Amino acid sequence: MGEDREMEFVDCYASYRPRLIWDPRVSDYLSQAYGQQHFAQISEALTRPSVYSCVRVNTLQTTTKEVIKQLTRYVLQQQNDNQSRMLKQTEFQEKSSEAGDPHCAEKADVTGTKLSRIQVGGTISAESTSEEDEGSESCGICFQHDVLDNVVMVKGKGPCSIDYTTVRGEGGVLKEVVVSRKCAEAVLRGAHVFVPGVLACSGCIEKDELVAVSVAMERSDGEGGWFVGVTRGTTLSSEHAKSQFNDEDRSGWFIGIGRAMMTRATLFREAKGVAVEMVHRAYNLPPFSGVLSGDIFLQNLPSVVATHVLDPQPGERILDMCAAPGGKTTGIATLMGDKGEVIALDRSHSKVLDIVRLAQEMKLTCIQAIKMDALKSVRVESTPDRISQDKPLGEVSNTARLTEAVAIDDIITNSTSEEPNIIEECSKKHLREESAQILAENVGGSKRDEASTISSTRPNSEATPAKKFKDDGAYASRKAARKEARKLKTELKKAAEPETPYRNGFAPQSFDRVLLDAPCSALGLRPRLFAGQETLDGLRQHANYQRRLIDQAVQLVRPNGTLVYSTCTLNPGENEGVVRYVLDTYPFVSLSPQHPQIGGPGLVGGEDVFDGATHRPWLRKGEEQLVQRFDPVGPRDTIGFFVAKFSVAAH
Ligand SMILES: C[S@@+](CC[C@H](N)C(=O)[O-])C[C@H]1O[C@@H](n2cnc3c(N)ncnc32)[C@H](O)[C@@H]1O
Repeated sequence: MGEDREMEFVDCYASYRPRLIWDPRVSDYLSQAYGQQHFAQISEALTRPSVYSCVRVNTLQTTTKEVIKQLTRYVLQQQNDNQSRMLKQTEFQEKSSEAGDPHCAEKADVTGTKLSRIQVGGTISAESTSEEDEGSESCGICFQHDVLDNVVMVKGKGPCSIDYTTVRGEGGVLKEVVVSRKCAEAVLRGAHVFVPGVLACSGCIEKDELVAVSVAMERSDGEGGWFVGVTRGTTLSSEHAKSQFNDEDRSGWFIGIGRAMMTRATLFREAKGVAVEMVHRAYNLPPFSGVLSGDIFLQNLPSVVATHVLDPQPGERILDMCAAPGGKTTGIATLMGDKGEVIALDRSHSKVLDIVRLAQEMKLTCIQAIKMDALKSVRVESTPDRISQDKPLGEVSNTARLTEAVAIDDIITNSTSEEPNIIEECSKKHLREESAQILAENVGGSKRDEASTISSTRPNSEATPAKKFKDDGAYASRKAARKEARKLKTELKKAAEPETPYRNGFAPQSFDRVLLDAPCSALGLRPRLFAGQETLDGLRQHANYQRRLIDQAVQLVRPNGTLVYSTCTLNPGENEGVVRYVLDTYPFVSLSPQHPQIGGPGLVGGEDVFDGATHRPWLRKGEEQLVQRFDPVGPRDTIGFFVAKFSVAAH
């Protein structure tokens, strides 16, 4: 019986073989645009991460050579750490087997002999995993990009075929953890599994035990919608799980093996933390979070190319219309030597704060991040550029203090039940004082009144509703503390926001260069495990939105200035379709050659929309070489991306 199960299990779960699901009409449309075979290759490539991580160097703080040196050391360290994890695991299995678990004995044997036999790129690698060998393999793992000298490429491994027989439990049944799609996509990029990403797991999982990690994928509800069906906390042997999963559906959706960092019970009780530390991954890429902070920025290669294509010069005035989280903004500022003015817009307040944080981390001072709807970025009335001259935007002290206050609030919001004191202390002492101070010191007269309102909500104040606090002034409940914290956070955000400059937008023709890295359907992003949610209607809506954004962008470029338009989608309607729209609508705008030219040509032709009633054209013959398209199937192994560069003549 056990033998049979094992065979079945090895057949079903031997490798990562995901199938990307599309809305059928979108699939037809893209098949027509790219050709059936090419689209099938694109679909396959999208499910994998690139094996290259691309790191942009902050050349104002360090050098490419130094980054290569540091990253090589880091990658080696990562490999050693992985090896230690494997050893630790082997020891754990051995201990379990000594304790008399026959299945663990089998596992220990398998683990001990097979962990180094991971298939790499389809061939069995050498058994040797000695430090020396790992070291020599690492030489050349980090290297300078062949065209862009401010870019370091770090080569990972994949696809790796993983031997899941090491994670069998009693009776040959797989010990496993099922994670959400978003979590799986992060794991494929090098992350561990964090608690919120876990949806289901086997009935009995102990700390330190090896588990297979798979993804709970969307499935059709038969009425044009999609559902996952697995709720957090599901036990895999339960009736609910059996009705949601069947082995055939899940074949190919296993993304690696990890070590459980907590028992099953703890895993579903906790709100945060690492749930499973990945030991083997279908794609082995080093994580970069927190590595060489401020000196490097992990960025997709085409995004770096887009900032180079913009060709920003020191002293110029540049607008980045849809800027958060600020990858391209900071790239632009760095290319300008931090000299000039880079105005970065985003419509989301919290995302604007992300830009500010990134600029501070990279020590860039020429960036002004502003919360603004780019659809309203052209000034309509003859109002002055700045509303408030005495309160310049991005006043560091103000922003830094807001960041601090928001961080305190985040501690409160994210703290676990074991940390009630943190909640109370933070809420009572810091957050309240911080809020009152920010309000009182940093904002104008009308907001001072708000400051006193907040101060007057102190626990001991007479105005305080009795039930919110205990007699000693502490919050009566966790819920009350959180509610208060959220309220304060909103008020703090509003109050610490500087007087909005450019409230009425920017004067027409007031920028040397404009970058519109437009919000899009993001169909080029990798790894992508599901694409069913994107409909033809949705794609058209994105294109319409981009047309409205680019209408604004064209008006903001000075005569003989430059406009760069980019997206991370494969949808020609959002790429070539928008370029056609610009060329046909604005006779003074023309396509410019790009440098560097790393991607391939654009698509000539068009699409029939609204069931053939309207034809939306793309590029005309001769124009295709003036844009660049990054193809996930191409030799550069990048995300799908599109860049067009326009020159705006006097008009
Ligand atoms: C593709 S992302 C930009 C990525 C960014 N350029 C980078 O490289 O880091 C698009 C951004 O546009 C923002 N956005 C969407 N609509 C907007 C609008 N009307 N005005 C300003 N920002 C907008 C979104 O909040 C999102 O952060």
